[in-house]
Amino acid sequence: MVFQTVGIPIATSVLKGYNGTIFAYGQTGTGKTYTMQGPFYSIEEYNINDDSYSKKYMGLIPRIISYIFEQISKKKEQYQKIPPIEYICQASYYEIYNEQIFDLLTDSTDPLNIHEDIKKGVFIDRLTTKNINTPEEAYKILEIGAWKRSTASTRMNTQSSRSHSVFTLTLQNKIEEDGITQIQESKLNLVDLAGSERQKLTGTTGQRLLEARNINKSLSALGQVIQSLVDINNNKKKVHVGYRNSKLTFLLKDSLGGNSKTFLIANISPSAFSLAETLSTLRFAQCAKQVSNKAVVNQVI
Ligand SMILES: Nc1ncnc2c1ncn2[C@@H]1O[C@H](COP(=O)(O)OP(=O)(O)OP(=O)(O)O)[C@@H](O)[C@H]1O
Repeated sequence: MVFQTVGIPIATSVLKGYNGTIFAYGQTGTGKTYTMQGPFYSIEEYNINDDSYSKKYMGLIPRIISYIFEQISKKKEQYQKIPPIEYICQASYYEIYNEQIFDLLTDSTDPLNIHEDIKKGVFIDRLTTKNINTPEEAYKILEIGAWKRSTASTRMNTQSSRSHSVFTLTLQNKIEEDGITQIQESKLNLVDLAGSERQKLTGTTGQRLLEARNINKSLSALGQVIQSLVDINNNKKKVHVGYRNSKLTFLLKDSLGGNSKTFLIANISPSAFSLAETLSTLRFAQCAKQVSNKAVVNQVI
């Protein structure tokens, strides 16, 4: 259902050359990782050869990957000429923990820096980018990243994700027709946010206090950016948008009011005990719904 309403439209847009973003937002334990990634972490457990079992439990990210590759092979069949249509697909996976960026695809634990450049926009220096030719290669990348993320969280002695993770798929397609080469490039950011509940600062010390402050800081920055964009929409007035107030909003600037088709999935708990958090998540989603982005096809040539 989520794949039909969110996954297919965004994958279709990305194939047409638009940038796309999906955010999973909500309280800890409401199924953000389950929605984005699925319940399984290992490629063996995905059991990709057994359709009936694996497809049922796949999260949005593997489903979108599989759909994009299916559509690419259909497109390739349509073009009979040689050289017909060429696709280059790349993936990267990182997390933002304590306002620092960590590559989920290397063994290194050094934080990475963000740079901004007129041509490339905002980017992460030295972030690993892997070429992917098959969905299985992409699942493997997802598995490596998820494993690194989960071992970091076990080391911190917590079941919940205290970080935001971003899986980015970059798709470049080159079509040669009548001597004219057209290149389109699009980027899809699939974002699993840290739990949105207000982190308690009282009685918390050391590393946990730092984490709590940083989760509060980045999610507040996200809320403020969204509120500023809504104010701009409603009042048609120039308001300063604080993209630089957190790494999350700075890196995903384009996904928020910029050149991207963006979905926000609000994950909520069915429990009455979580009523206050559920209301807060729904209010956040209602506010985010009022933001309008300006997505355009990214024609390189
Ligand atoms: N729709 C679902 N069906 C079955 N199990 C689910 C479903 N959604 C979530 N779960 C289970 O609930 C638990 C919490 O889910 P998950 O880790 O995805 O939450 P989360 O929102 O990402 O939490 P956190 O913010 O702490 O990382 C997991 O064990 C997951 O497998």
